[in-house]
Amino acid sequence: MPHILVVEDEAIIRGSIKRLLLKANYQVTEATSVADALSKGELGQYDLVLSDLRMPGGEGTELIPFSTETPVLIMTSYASMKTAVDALKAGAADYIAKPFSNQDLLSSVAKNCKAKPKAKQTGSTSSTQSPIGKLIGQSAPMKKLFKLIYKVSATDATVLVNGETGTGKELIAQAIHQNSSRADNALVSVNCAAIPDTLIEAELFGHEKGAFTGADSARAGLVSAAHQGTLFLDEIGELPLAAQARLLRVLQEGEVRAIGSVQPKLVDVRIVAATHRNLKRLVESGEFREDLYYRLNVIQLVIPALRDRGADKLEIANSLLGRYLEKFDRPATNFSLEAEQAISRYSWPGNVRELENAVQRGVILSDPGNAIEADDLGIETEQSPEVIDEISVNATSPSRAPSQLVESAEAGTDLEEYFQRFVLENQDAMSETELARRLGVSRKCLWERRQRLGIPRKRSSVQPVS
Ligand SMILES: Nc1ncnc2c1ncn2[C@@H]1O[C@H](COP(=O)(O)OP(=O)(O)OP(=O)(O)O)[C@@H](O)[C@H]1O
Repeated sequence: MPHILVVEDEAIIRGSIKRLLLKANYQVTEATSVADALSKGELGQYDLVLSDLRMPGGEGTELIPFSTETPVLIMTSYASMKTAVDALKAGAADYIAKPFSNQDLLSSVAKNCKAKPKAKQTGSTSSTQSPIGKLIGQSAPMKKLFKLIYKVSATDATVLVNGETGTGKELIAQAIHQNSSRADNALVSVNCAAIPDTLIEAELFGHEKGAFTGADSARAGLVSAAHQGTLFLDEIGELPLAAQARLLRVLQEGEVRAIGSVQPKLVDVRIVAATHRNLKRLVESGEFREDLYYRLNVIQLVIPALRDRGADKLEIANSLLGRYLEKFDRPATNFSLEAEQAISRYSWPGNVRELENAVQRGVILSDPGNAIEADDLGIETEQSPEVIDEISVNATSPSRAPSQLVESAEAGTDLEEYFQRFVLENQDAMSETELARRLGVSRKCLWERRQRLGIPRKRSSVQPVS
């Protein structure tokens, strides 16, 4: 049962909060002031500190330095933006303005309450989750990240999410949206690397009828679709320069101009952008607009690589195991000790996405009911992650024609060498879509491999904003 420390000097308010929380199955300890709260032992023992801001003897925010990993939710009667922002700046997880309804308080408490580790249940989906959507993580860097997510969610600030491929950038964007005041409106996600350069401007900003060949009718773009909601621009570093100029206008002026239109339209979107690349370096090499970089980089969230998340690796693996056992209708099982050790030791260059592929492969290759062995996961072997990925994809889709990449790997050709040679020899003559098709991979996969092998797409130099 989650344990909450309620710090409130007004006895009547404190009593009614206590009754409400007890009814909602929380355990409650009361304190009448900051000093009283600190006399009740370490604040880290609670799942949440719910404290009034203004109290005789000291402000509720003074508890924050003592709260270690426990979130502090501040109640304030002074509902000005300034006090709220000050509380958040001081490190509060969130604030709630008085007077609040019972429902407001309960949902705010539930949202901010620290997740308690549950008993380990292998082979089920009920693994410990953070209070943030589907993000699993109890490690110190993830807890720090969750705190930051709560803070930025309460604002409308543009966020730049930086993390290696497969670290969960999209889940972070979802968490920010779900915890924001825009949660009831759309979250529109766009992978800038997956849309051909020739289409991306029209997709994002819309077009007028007749703006280009094939534009038979006018169409609103994805930016407009995210009006009053959040626009998640994944792999922003891949956005062509012309589209960067239009995006800058959305950020600077809050308006969108469709292709072929002279009349801009006002839009209200919160932008969360993500990249696994160093945007600063792209600015230096002329591939990314400096002005756009500074507009996007208001708040930067850096997602730790999976290898730096300690015990989270096993926890996420167990959660994924539950998901895939259910998907493939397999009886409950768990990882063998060797498999657990392999998961903990492996460096996971492809992060959670690679772990997901390995677990999926393990479920498919293991005998139903038997423990999943390290060999089933395909880690700590000589195989490159690419080959493992292709095997798991093909194993789940037996009808899929084997790609040229898999064929060449089977024929003993070095996979990366083959890929690199093919791209270098054909990139001047072929579009990205054609290259990806000929290699038998998606555009996104082509792009990811380009990054890893150090053969990024060529770009032209920076253009002025139109
Ligand atoms: N902390 C986490 N807990 C549980 N699942 C996670 C976590 N992080 C990522 N995942 C899962 O890993 C997969 C990859 O996550 P996601 O697509 O968000 O990563 P990404 O960083 O956006 O990847 P890419 O760089 O390839 O676009 C998804 O299936 C996601 O659900």
